[in-house]
Amino acid sequence: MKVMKFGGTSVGSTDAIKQVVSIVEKAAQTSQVYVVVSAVGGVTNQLVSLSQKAAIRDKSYEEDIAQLKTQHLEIFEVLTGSTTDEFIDHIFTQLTEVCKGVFLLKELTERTKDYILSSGERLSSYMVNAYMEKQGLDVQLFDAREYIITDKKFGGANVIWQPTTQNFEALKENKKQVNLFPGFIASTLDKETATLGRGGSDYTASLIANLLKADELEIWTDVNGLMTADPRLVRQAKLLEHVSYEEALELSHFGAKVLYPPSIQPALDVNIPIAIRNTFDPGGPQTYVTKEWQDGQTIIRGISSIKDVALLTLTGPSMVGIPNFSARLFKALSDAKVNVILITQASSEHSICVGISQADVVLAQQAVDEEFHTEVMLRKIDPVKIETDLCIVALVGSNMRDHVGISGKMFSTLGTNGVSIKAIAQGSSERNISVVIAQNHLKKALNTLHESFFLSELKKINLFVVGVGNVGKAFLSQVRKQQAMLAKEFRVDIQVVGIANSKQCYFEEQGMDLTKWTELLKTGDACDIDGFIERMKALNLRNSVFIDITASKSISAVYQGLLESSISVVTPNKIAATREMEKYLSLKWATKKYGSQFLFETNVAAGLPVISTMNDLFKSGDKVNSIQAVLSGTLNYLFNNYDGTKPFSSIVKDAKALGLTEPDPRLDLSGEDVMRKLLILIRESGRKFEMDQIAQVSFLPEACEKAKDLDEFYDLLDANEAHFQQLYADANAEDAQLRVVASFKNGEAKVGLEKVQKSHPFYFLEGKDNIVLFYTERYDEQPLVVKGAGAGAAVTASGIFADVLRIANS
Ligand SMILES: NC(=O)C1=CN([C@@H]2O[C@H](COP(=O)(O)OP(=O)(O)OC[C@H]3O[C@@H](n4cnc5c(N)ncnc54)[C@H](O)[C@@H]3O)[C@@H](O)[C@H]2O)C=CC1
Ligand SMILES: N[C@@H](CC=O)C(=O)O
Repeated sequence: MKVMKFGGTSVGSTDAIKQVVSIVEKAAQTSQVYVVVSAVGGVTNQLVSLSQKAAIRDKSYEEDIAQLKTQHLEIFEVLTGSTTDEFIDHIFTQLTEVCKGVFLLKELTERTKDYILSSGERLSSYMVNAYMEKQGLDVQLFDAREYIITDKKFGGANVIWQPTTQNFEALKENKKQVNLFPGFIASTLDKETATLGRGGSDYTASLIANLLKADELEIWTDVNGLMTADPRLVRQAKLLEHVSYEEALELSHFGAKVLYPPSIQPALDVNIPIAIRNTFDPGGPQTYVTKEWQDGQTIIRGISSIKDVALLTLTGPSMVGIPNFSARLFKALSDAKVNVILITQASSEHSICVGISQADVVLAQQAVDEEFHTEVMLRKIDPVKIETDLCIVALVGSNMRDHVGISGKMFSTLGTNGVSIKAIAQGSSERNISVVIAQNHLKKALNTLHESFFLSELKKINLFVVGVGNVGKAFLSQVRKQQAMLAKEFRVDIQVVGIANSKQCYFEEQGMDLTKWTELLKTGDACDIDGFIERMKALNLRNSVFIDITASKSISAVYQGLLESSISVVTPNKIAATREMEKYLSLKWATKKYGSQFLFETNVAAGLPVISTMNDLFKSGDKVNSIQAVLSGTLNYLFNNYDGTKPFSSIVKDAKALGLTEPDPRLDLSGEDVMRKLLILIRESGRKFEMDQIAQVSFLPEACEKAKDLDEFYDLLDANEAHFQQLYADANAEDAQLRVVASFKNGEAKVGLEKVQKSHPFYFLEGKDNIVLFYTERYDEQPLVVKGAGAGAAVTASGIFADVLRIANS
């Protein structure tokens, strides 16, 4: 025999009721079944509301009753074809009379309320029975009030087992194939209607399963079972196929509305397995709950959450060592009917902190203020402190207690996403580690923890890209091409959530279709960098990475704030890393303090691994003694291609068209871009250095350096063509190549044009090549050499991409 309980959504419409009946019919073919139904979805809440209205003499309760009656008659008509029904009329007449009494007396007792609420289950079970009869099922409807006997704790009455057991004994002889009970309702010894409180229908079903020794209890609802996290907040949440009762208890306590575990205790007491099943997907997967169960492998079974929490903290030196202090606090809260969800107290006993529902804040504050009024007056303790807009997130799993490092992983996962923890609690059972955090971080926290603890899932990286010019376009194209492969092979889901040019921005929380980003951006909103950051922060997505692919100073100014908000920054823009040393250090400090990353590999030689190589040398204990490098793709291209046959200016224009130059090529030609790169290398080698410590001799005629704009600059290059021809001729005469060389040795840095002979490694540099020679303590005779294309959209974009993947893999 099995017991099947159908919740409010399962009987919430005629289609749903038909589905229920077909499920029951099928089950009844192979075994006798006991069916328990809740009230039609939403009806219990409506009954609560209309009874409260009656109690405050709000006459609109009458309309609510009329509307409820219409709702039930409409369902009944579709199920049976009949537009009227005596029993339904009778229930609504009783309901109207009782509510009228409440209205007149302006009083709603728990007892009366229970009677009013019982209408919901009485109506639903009656209608389901009528339809079952019409379908020809061998069914009998029972009034649960004649079988389940309780004490007089109306609103949440306790079953009195002896008479209840006796009543059910008689049912053991019952041979009907389908036996239907309204859930939730019972009666007292003197036949007053009572209800079983929260999870009441589950309790009815569980009780029947216990008393009639059922083989199985099925709880039918509108989802397939318990999930690893709230699926409304975590898209990757998975169904849990089997959980222990303890785990179900922990998971359900924190927000999962699928099951109220105390209500299934009677079935578990006699080891009856419980299946949570979906009425609308009867053949689909389900969750089994059994008393003792462990898969022996999974450490974390689920991540549960509870919203709208407040923290109440009492602090004061006088609390130390006073034994009855906590007792008084909890008694005051209990007397005020405030439920305590979480408790933490440090061993110093200097403060105690409890989590309560935000709805109880006023009551709680009043109760605690009253209780500790004298101590606060005498300044023995501080006035109670209340923090609101919080939530609780808890890792749940029976195997946790045998594993070290779970809480460490939890805290660091949250920390690197900028989620600060306000309170922590872990029970001695170690089945649950709970943290209290700000509610606006809930979604991010759940998702990032889910990714971290359910390793087979994808890790999502959310990109926010500002600057979609030459390099930006190439970057978006590379991401688009690699997205599917990275997800499949490396379990990294890279999504571009926001993009901006200097006028507009476009956002899509789940990530945009990168085949259409240009059109999408055109449909975006007008926004500046502040607007972009505001929207990015409001989304508050986990693993957010800000990517600056502009050359803008104002964009680089936002990095500090982002890093301090635990948002990582990736950029080819060199401005931030070359500002005053103090500012550069401040960015580095922010990454350490807030767990973010600031990656700018492309600052020095586009996609070449120059900075990462330096970092590896530095971290592994090597010391860079000197650097010699050719660091400008543009200048290399110019001197590789200029032979006096075409004007120098036209080669500069070619370099710009090829995407090698800075947005303003004067930065390349003046040597400033190379100085910036050398400065970054020196700083990354662990030294404090400023731009003005680099000696630089420009190869440009002075007039060109003074050009007001780019057009004038090109004109001046043409006017000084003879100068460039002379430079070329001098080098050619010596069979040498012209290179702008950056060097650092003995604490001195310089940048300047040199004639490089064939014997030098800088002579044979093709096209836009860069080369860097590191002389270190370990590479003292032969330098460590990094060489290759050092400019261009594709290679720069791939360097940015590599930085993003470094973050994804960290
Ligand atoms: N081209 C190359 O080989 C390399 C370039 N870089 C760096 O990459 C960055 C981008 O270079 P390119 O793409 O070549 O330049 P670009 O001029 O083609 O693109 C920059 C884009 O940023 C946009 N922009 C400027 N201010 C903005 C703002 N406030 N908000 C939004 N967008 C803004 C511009 O409208 C432009 O579309 C520069 O910092 C450059 O130094 C670094 C290494 C190599
Ligand atoms: N303009 C630079 C490329 C970016 O750093 C160069 O030519 O090397």
